Amino acid sequence: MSLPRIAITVGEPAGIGPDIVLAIAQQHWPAELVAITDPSFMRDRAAQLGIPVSIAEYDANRPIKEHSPGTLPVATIPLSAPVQPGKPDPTNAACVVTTLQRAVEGCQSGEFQGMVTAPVQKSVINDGGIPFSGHTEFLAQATNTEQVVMLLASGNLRVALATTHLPLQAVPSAITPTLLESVIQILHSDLQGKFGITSPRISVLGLNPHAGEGGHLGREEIDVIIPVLDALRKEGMYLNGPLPADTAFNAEIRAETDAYLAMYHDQGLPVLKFAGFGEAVNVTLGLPVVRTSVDHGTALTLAGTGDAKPDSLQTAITLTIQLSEESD
Ligand SMILES: NC(=O)c1ccc[n+]([C@@H]2O[C@H](COP(=O)([O-])OP(=O)(O)OC[C@H]3O[C@@H](n4cnc5c(N)ncnc54)[C@H](O)[C@@H]3O)[C@@H](O)[C@H]2O)c1
Ligand SMILES: N[C@H](C(=O)O)[C@H](O)COP(=O)(O)O
Repeated sequence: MSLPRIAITVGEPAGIGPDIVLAIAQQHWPAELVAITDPSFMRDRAAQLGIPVSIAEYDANRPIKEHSPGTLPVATIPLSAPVQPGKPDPTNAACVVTTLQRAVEGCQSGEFQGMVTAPVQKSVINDGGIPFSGHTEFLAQATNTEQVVMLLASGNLRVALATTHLPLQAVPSAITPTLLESVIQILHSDLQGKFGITSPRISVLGLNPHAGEGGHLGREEIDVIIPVLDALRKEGMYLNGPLPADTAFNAEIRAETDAYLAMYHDQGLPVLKFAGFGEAVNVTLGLPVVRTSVDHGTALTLAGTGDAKPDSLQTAITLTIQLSEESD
């Protein structure tokens, strides 16, 4: 197994992303970590936090070497405006997006074996004039991938989403047989390939209260979800559901579930984040590159204070290293 080189984007510069990247740079890692950011900005933040770190330009031509605690190699993407912690500036939005582009291109070219993203402030990127609904959607587009799946994991609780960053009103019509079939295929295949689960047991939530109550509280279960599950069961998949979402996370069903598929963002993620906020990981399935992220946002009020916890970033880097070895 060769040592991986992992790109880390620091996300919104006025948020906690830079702080947690500086924190993990103090640790030992069985990988080379390369931050994609502005080095002088990172030096300023490190000074503010009192973190002693040597920040130097990364050299892509040097052989990959294990991370040395107290150092941070940086692939430079200069910021356009000075940064005040807690006060995002849309002037820097294009730079933030360029860091993502740099990371994904490096993954596609083989320069990096995976990428980990610290949180961005989606609204600020849009305020900067760049339509952006999330890393997941951005990376699907950047890699020309028709369908990807967002999965968050906290230990053995895994929650995937059929739809991601959509207004609630747009969810029912987005859940088509084609989308659902494709999402379940990707989830099933990546649970096998990436998580080593030979016969994944997937519990699929209904969309409506009580999974539609036999059609009296909505018909999406009858018209879309049940036919798709029936068809995929014929291919040999173990699919439980559609289950009423309110009771699907009880201990009995959890014990029989390797991953849940929620129909929309705030159906599945509150449960996952209640169970493991701050130490869970977000992984994009179906991408041609390895990409993970933290389970939290920019936490603007904590930026520059030293109170941001790096645990979720640690989980994300650990999973990226593991997945990069599997795709070796
Ligand atoms: N991966 C990502 O890019 C990502 C993920 C989630 C949210 N976001 C974005 O972040 C922004 C803010 O979102 P939000 O306020 O809903 O959620 P948030 O996660 O930033 O904050 C929620 C609460 O958790 C605390 N918190 C978050 N991370 C923490 C950490 N590492 N250590 C200690 N406390 C922490 C915050 O202080 C706050 O009280 C939004 O623009 C959202 O879209 C980005
Ligand atoms: N849906 C994620 C969460 O709530 O944690 C978050 O918004 C990040 O999504 P992307 O990885 O697509 O940016």
